[in-house]
Amino acid sequence: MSVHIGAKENEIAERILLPGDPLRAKFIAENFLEDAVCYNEVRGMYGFTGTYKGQRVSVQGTGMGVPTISIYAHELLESYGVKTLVRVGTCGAFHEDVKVRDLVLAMTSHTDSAVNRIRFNGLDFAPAADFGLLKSAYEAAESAGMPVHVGSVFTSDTFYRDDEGATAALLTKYGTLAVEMETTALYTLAAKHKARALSILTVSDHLVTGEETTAEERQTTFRQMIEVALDTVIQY
Ligand SMILES: O=P(O)(O)O[C@H]1O[C@H](CO)[C@@H](O)[C@H]1O
Ligand SMILES: O=c1cc[nH]c(=O)[nH]1
Repeated sequence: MSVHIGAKENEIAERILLPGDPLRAKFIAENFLEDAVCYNEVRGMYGFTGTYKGQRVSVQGTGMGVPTISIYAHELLESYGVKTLVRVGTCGAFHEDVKVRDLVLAMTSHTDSAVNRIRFNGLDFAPAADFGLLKSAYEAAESAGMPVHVGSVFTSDTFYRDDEGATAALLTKYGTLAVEMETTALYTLAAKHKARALSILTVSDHLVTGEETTAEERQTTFRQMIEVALDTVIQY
């Protein structure tokens, strides 16, 4: 057991999917994994281990934001020896080429979180995706016929901003694709532990055009993203 995860040693697979929403973890376990067993209910942050195409895979909710994903990623890496971590999340699109329901693969992430400045004594660390995972996910998305974009995202500590789109406009000018709230922490902690990480995100809304998805559309795209993530993770 670790502080926030109630699993015993060996109950968590070396490969894991990480949705922000714990109920999404339950949905993935019930709909995509075989013989899934729940290993964590601490704080309602569900975690399950099962198999996908014969390979052992876990899925763990992380909560929203850098502090909460940092806790779960740290404990998974440090206490359970997890080696391959794939975030399956949602994001808000910035870039005009990115549409709602498209897939975004985060090659790197900018952030307004101070965690890495604190960690690196003021230096600006550049968190990066694992190239193998990124390549495999891109190929899986293309072969599934999904619109997919690869580039930088913005990991923000703030969901509700007061700047009337100024940050989004500036980051878009510099090619940023979308905003979400966890990738910087995931990539940094994976680097620290010599593990692989990737964030695969579906676009839930467009922050410039105001376009949104219906619940039904979100569900379909979400299913496709999970298949891409699982087909990617079992290769490692
Ligand atoms: O859908 P998830 O994985 O939670 O990701 C996005 O959604 C949450 C905000 O609604 C943040 O966690 C953001 O990163
Ligand atoms: O606008 C959005 C949508 C999803 N996730 C975010 O962090 N922001």
